Amino acid sequence: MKAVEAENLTILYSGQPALSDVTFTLEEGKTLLLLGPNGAGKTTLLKTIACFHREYTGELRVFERPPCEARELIGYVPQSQSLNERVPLTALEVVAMGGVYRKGFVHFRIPGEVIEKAEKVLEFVGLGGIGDRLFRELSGGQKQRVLLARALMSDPRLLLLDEPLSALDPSARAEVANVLDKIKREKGVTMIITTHDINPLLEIGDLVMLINRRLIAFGRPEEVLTDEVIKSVYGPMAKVIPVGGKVYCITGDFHIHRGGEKI
Ligand SMILES: Nc1ncnc2c1ncn2[C@@H]1O[C@H](COP(=O)(O)OP(=O)(O)OP(=O)(O)O)[C@@H](O)[C@H]1O
Repeated sequence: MKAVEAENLTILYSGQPALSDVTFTLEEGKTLLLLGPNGAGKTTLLKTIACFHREYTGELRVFERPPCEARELIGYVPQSQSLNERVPLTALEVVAMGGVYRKGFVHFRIPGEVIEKAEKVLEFVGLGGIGDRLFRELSGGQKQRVLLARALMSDPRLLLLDEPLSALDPSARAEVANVLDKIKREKGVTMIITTHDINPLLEIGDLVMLINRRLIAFGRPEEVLTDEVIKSVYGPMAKVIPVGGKVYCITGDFHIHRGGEKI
């Protein structure tokens, strides 16, 4: 089944296009890495697919229906977390919130079956032992995994992740990338992941989309990640470096760290 299908999609804010004329298809079970410089329209595209933003022209279908009719199939992990850290929630409570909201509960007592599921999902993201710890006291990588667990509580078929690796150190990036890989392999969830640093995610990306207010390239990583394409968006300093059968991208938006060295 097609998880997402866009045809001549133009997304606007108050009549002004933010992203123009995008056409692509993402089959269910595939992972798409969404790349582009600041202000390219990455978050805008994710929000429109998730039905948080509705001003667009052209066609957009999610699981073969309009995005707003597919909301229960979508999990969204936003970029800068709006979670109020002054509220002393435990990791388990944060995860359980993903099940409570979806079921439409209006009170704060979390049902036992939701807690049980939250414990299992925390285990799945490799954080089985930390349910009782306060969310705000966790490391950046642990927080991100808790937020992934929260999104998994509703068993989404499509997971939209906005910069899940940002502000993490290299080892935390690798941990989060491993969990994303596990979600893909064991749950078969379709994912769209925006990132400035594509390198830790290249192993799990089936497809790469490069945008800059319009579609620049879409295809398999080896098709999109070429010197020519990357330079056309990020300028002459950007490059693609082949290393042992893989590629590393330097786009100038970030530095790549390997073994403590800055490349
Ligand atoms: N609510 C809004 N109202 C008006 N314009 C907006 C709104 N949100 C985003 N934009 C504009 O749309 C364009 C795309 O922004 P968007 O946040 O989608 O880019 P992005 O690729 O996610 O950037 P970044 O990597 O910096 O997060 C920008 O020009 C931005 O100023």
